[in-house]
Amino acid sequence: MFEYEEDEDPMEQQKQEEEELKHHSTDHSGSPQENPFRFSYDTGKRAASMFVTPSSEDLIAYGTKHLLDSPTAVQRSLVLNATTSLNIDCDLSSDEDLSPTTQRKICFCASQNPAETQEQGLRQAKSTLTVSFPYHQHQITEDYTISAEIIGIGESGKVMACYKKNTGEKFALKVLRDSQKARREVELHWLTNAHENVVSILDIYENTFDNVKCLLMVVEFLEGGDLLSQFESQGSVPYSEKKVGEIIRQIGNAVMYLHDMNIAHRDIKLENILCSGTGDNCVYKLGDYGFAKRPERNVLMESPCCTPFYAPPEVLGRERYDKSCDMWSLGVAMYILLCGYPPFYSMKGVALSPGMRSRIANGYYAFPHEEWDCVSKDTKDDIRCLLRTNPSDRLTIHELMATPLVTGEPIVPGKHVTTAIAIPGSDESSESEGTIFEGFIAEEEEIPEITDTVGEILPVPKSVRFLRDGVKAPRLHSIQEEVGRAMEIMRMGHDQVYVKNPTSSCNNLFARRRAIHLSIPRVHC
Ligand SMILES: Nc1ncnc2c1ncn2[C@@H]1O[C@H](COP(=O)(O)OP(=O)(O)OP(=O)(O)O)[C@@H](O)[C@H]1O
Repeated sequence: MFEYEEDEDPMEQQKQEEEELKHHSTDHSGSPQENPFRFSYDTGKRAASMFVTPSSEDLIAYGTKHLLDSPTAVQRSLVLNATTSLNIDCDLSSDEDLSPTTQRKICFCASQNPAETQEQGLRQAKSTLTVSFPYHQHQITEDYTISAEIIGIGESGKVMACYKKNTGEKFALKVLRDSQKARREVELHWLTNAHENVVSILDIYENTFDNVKCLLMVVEFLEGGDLLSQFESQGSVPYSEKKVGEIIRQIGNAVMYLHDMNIAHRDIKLENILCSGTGDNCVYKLGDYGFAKRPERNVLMESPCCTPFYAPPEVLGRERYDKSCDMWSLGVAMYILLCGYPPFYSMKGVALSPGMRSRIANGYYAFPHEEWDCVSKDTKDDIRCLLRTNPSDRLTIHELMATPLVTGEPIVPGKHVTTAIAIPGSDESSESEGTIFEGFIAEEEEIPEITDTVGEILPVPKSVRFLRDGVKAPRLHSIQEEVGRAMEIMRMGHDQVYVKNPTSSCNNLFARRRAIHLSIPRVHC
């Protein structure tokens, strides 16, 4: 029941989606009342744009707030709101968290409403998909007022604010165009949303707008927004180890819950960690299950995904990989929070340059003095153990959760290291695999003579290049367009390549090669 069928051909699927979306984006005939969500084509990206202006009666008279104060209550509420008719072996009145098994049972429930049950049965018979989360079929606007306020924008569209009509409570609404991928996202999120560090789902709707079937997911609204925005809004100033330990403890708990259910999130990044607030008591929650996957028995996941900054080598190499992909991403997230820039990036402003790809594949990254000398050796070792190139050598989530950083045991603070480079095997770099250069950041252009303080040549291939110490990393948000493009290519699972126009490309490497090999005049960018 919970096994997935093979994905449809993603190229074919995307082509179809694009055709349909183009069609719908030019069809503006539907009145706002008929179609509160309009899909539009915006710089080649799919986006759900709101054009309904809530009527005055819809602008909520904020009444008694019915706060669902625990994931269990949220879960129970959803179950009671949406469905239940099969006898399930659980006590919904108890305050205990629902076990994954119970959740699964609940997911199988059919609707209490016989008409809906019949309808759902028909839907299931027609569909090749296994639908195992409860959802409403009536219009979402009967229960919620959709606001024009945009909470966030992601790859799959906009996340909007909505208000529950009978309570006035604010929630976040994610609109997904119905597809196998969207159903998997909703289903895996639903399966795990009882965890306190996973964004809770309140309601799911299947509604059709202008003949486009959509899944609408109403989730709890996290006032603190996403962790990347929060981190950047305070100037990307590195967080203390204590704070990073707390974040990893909470998100690690969620990841452990997923991994124990044999689900990999596959898109862990700061943008997908949501914060309840901005203060010390902030609760961190994992959201966006757009790439989550549960492998079939004994089958490792194969489709490439993840944002390049966070992408592990085996993903880039299109090799098989599994939950250890999440461990790599956690290592990248830890690294960024502790210093303010990612371990792997291209200085040329492209998301996935050949140099960056090669450094990821080889595990070449640096712990520059300025930000890393004050970080404890234990924490740097944790990062090394997470950023190992061989997935089976990486820490598991259970091992990460037992580290002093996460348990809160005292850690020996970092101290300034005077040597410019720590060579593999030395105390500061006990990593057997990958090479960690203290004080240097990798770059594509320079080929400095790299020696350690005692004059030994480091075991680094000549092709690996480094940044001069002190050169600042690019801002995380500054290369969004290229990141988006690279993500699309990686997620397609195809060798589809975005080819820039050779006569106008501003890629310096290409310009040089073109000038040298083809005698084509260099384009000045
Ligand atoms: N429940 C929420 N509360 C507050 N903000 C939210 C919530 N859900 C999403 N957001 C904001 O919206 C942004 C995009 O959301 P989300 O990641 O779910 O969309 P997406 O289209 O799947 O994005 P992507 O795939 O690019 O990561 C988040 O980074 C966050 O800033």
